[in-house]
Amino acid sequence: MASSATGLRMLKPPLPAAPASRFNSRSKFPKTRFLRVACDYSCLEVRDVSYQPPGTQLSLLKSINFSLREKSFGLIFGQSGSGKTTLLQLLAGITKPTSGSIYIQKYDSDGKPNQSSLPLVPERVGIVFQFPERYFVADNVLDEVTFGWPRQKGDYQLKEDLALRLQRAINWVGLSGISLDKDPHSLSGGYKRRLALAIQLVHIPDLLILDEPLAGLDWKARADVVKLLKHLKKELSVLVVSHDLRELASLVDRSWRMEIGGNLKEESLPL
Ligand SMILES: Nc1ncnc2c1ncn2[C@@H]1O[C@H](COP(=O)(O)OP(=O)(O)OP(=O)(O)O)[C@@H](O)[C@H]1O
Repeated sequence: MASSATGLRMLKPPLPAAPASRFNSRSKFPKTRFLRVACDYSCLEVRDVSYQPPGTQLSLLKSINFSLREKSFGLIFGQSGSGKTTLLQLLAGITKPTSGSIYIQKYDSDGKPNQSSLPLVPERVGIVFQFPERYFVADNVLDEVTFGWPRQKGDYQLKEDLALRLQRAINWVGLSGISLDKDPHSLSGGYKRRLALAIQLVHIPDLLILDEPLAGLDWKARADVVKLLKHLKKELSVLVVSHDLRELASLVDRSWRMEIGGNLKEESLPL
């Protein structure tokens, strides 16, 4: 689904809410970088997050609490309809929690918070929904990755920065052997997922979120994506919702079960 008026694009039909943006206000990203201060590690912290869709009495998520350390891999599993995707949409800023907070906290090596927490802003989150290739809009790889980027003349510094980020993202996901002129729809299943990841990685997110990253892929492409995620978790915090527990188990640092009714509990994988 695309909105040509805004240049924004949905990766999945969302819950009724503000539109998600692939680019968000990312044309501004040089101004929205966080100040990097010496610290030992940072964590995504989700505190007492609850969600009721506006105008309803439905309580989809109930006081969710969890944290995920940087450069680690978290997996949320649970029955269909329990609220996993709803939670991911809150983390990505597509919908707003009814209450609670989502932020990044930096810590010293002794585990003490070393500065005040920063809200997790949508510009710092990359999200790849289920079957992202269904929402490709361009007829070549370059336009697909740069969809929504500023097109006006001038600002060469920004363009150079974007070009460098593009190159890095393409290399990161192992797409450098693919021509940027190629039609994204003609790529194999695994390469389409790589492309969907590259689109998000251009912005070097603090948190990379994936909803069912292995769904609909053949065994070879699944193994490929698992390998790529293993590589990415060395650089980023990765949070995944999946039913494919066995294939992802070797990557998992922390896991949680979402129970019907929207309660999240830390639990090891039921393998
Ligand atoms: N805006 C809304 N209004 C009412 N109900 C909603 C709304 N959004 C989601 N729901 C309901 O909330 C529940 C949780 O949906 P969600 O998509 O988050 O589940 P899920 O755990 O991701 O499921 P699956 O594993 O099948 O993807 C579902 O029963 C869904 O129908």
